[in-house]
Amino acid sequence: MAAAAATDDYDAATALAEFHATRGGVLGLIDSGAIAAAAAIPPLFLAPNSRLCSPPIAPSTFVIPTVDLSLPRPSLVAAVRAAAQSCGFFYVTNHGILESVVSSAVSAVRAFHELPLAVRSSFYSPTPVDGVLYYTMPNDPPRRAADPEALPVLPWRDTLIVSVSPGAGAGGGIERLPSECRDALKEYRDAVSELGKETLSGLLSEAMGVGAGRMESAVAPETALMACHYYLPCPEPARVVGSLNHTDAWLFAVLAQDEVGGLMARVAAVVPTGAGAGDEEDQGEQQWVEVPKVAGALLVNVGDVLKVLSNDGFRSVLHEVRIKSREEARASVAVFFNPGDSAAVVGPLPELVKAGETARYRSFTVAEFMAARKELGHGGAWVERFRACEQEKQPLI
Ligand SMILES: O=C(O)CCC(=O)C(=O)O
Ligand SMILES: [Fe+2]
Repeated sequence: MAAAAATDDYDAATALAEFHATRGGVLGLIDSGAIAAAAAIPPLFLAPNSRLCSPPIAPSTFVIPTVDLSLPRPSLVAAVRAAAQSCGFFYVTNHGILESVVSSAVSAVRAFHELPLAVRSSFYSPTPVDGVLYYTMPNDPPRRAADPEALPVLPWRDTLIVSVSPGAGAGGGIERLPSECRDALKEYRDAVSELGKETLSGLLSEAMGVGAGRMESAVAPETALMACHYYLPCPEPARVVGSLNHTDAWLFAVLAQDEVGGLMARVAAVVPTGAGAGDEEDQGEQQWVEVPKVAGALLVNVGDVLKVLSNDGFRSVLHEVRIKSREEARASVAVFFNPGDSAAVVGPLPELVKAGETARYRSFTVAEFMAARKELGHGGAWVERFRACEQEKQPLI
C-alpha cells in the first residue's frame, strides 16, 4: 500500500485499488501497522489544508432540541413542529425502546466491524450482495469532481449497510449477518421500525399541519436501510474526514451513537425578537455545532423528501462526522425511512401550499430523485433541481 505524503507521482487509482483489495477497511489498515504515525496516513484519506481551515466549532450555545414523546398530544405536536422547523434534527425521549436494546445495537455495530479480518472481509463489496454491503465507501464522486482539491478520496470510516425493507425478503440482509451482531440488530430494527411507522410518521405529519395519516397516504413510509458506521481513531484526526457534509435524502432517519462524539450539524442560531410564546424569531448565522449523545434519547433527522412534502416547512439539516479521537473508534447506527412505494410521486402536499402561493417544488418520481442524486451527489444539492422557482434555489453552505 502506497503511504506517506502525496507527491506528483502518487498513483491514487492504484492506491485505491490496493486498499480495497485488502478487504479489511480502515481498521485493516490500522491493524496492519501501516499508520502508526500521522505521516503514514495514505494520501487517499488526507483532506487538503484548505479543508482544515474550515471554521472552528462554535462554543455550543445551540442545543439540539429534545422532544419528550410522553407529552400530551397537542404539546407534543407543537414541540415536534418547532424542532423540525428550526433545526431538522431533534432528540426523542420516552420513545419506548429499552436502553439495553439501543446499546446492544451500537455494540453489535462495533462487534461486526471488529470481527477478525477473515470473517468480515467475506462481506466486503462496493455493491450490496443479498442485502448486505460492507465497504469503506469512497467520498461522493460527483462532489469530488466539482472540487477535487477539497475532498479526500476516502473517509476514515468503515460502513456496513443492511437492507431492512420488507420487500427485501424475510429479514432482508440481516439474516446473512454473523451471529456476533445479528440478533441485536434484528431486535433494534424491529423496535425502530415500529417507532418510525407507528409514532414518528404520524407525529411528523401532524407537525406539518396535516392529519396524522397524511404521510402514510402520500408516501407510505417504510424502513429501507440500516447504516452501521465505524469511525476509526486517527493519529491526526483533523487531517481526515469521518463523513462529508450532507443532508439525509429521504423521509426521516433515526440515529443512535456511542459517547465518542464527532457528529456535527450546521444550524442557524435562533435569535428571539420578543419575549412571549409565538413571537417572531430571526435566524442567526449558520454554525457547526456538535450533536453529542444524549443518554436514553434517539436522534430523529428530517430528510430532503420530507422537507419537500412540507413545502419547506421543515428543514433537512446539513451534517457531517469529524474524527475526534486518537484512541477510540466511534460506532453509530442510522435507520432510514423511505417512501415505501417506488412508483410514488413526491411533491409538496397540496394542502400546505397557501392560497395564492405556488408550491416550492415541482413533483418528481423516486426514479427522477435517484437520478438527480447520482448526478449531483449526496451533498443535498439534488433537491434544488426540483425547485419550482429558479430564484429560490438555496446554496448549501
Ligand atoms: O454516524 C453518524 O452519526 C451519522 C451518519 C449519517 O449521517 C448517515 O448515515 O447518513
Ligand atoms: Fe446522514
